[in-house]
Amino acid sequence: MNKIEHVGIAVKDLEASNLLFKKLLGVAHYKTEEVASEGVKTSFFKSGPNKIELLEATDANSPIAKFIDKKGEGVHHIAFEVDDIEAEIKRLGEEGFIVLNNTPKLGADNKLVAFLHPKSTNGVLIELCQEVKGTEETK
Ligand SMILES: CC[C@H](C(=O)O)C(=O)SCCNC(=O)CCNC(=O)[C@H](O)C(C)(C)COP(=O)(O)OP(=O)(O)OC[C@H]1O[C@@H](n2cnc3c(N)ncnc32)[C@H](O)[C@@H]1OP(=O)(O)O
Ligand SMILES: [Co+2]
Repeated sequence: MNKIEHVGIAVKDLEASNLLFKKLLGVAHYKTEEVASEGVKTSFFKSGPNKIELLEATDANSPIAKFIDKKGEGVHHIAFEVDDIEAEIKRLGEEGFIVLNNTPKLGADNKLVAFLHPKSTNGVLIELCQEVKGTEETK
């Protein structure tokens, strides 16, 4: 685990939250991206070396929709940058963490991603992110 790659925040209205976080951070989002496989549309902000990911559900079965129904808007996950996501999945599984997808999937912002169930991580949904080789967009 190299560093926190981004903090994911579940929001009901991405456009409204883009304006709110632009006021908060003093900088506009640098991209928006829909990830249909996750039923989300996202926007990304850079704040110094850190990144914030805002997520709005695009369908009722989205993890974000379920999260907001249950807990309201708020911090949804913490993502860590890893160099080798397959090795980390293997290591964390062997350490007893519940890996939600043993095969990395394509996430937003040019990343391969995997998730650890919050019940195995003191209640915090953890995302692993590995840069898709050959893309430098978000260094
Ligand atoms: C990939 C694009 C983008 C990127 O960065 O690239 C993203 O970050 S996409 C983010 C959205 N996708 C995901 O979150 C995928 C992983 N999440 C899941 O598979 C589910 O959300 C899961 C398994 C964590 C929970 O799904 P489930 O259907 O089991 O929902 P429940 O409401 O029944 O939850 C069970 C239990 O877990 C607690 N929970 C749920 N979500 C979270 C959370 N984000 N943080 C902490 N805890 C969470 C929920 O409260 C339930 O606890 P309980 O004590 O049983 O009430
Ligand atoms: Co994320």
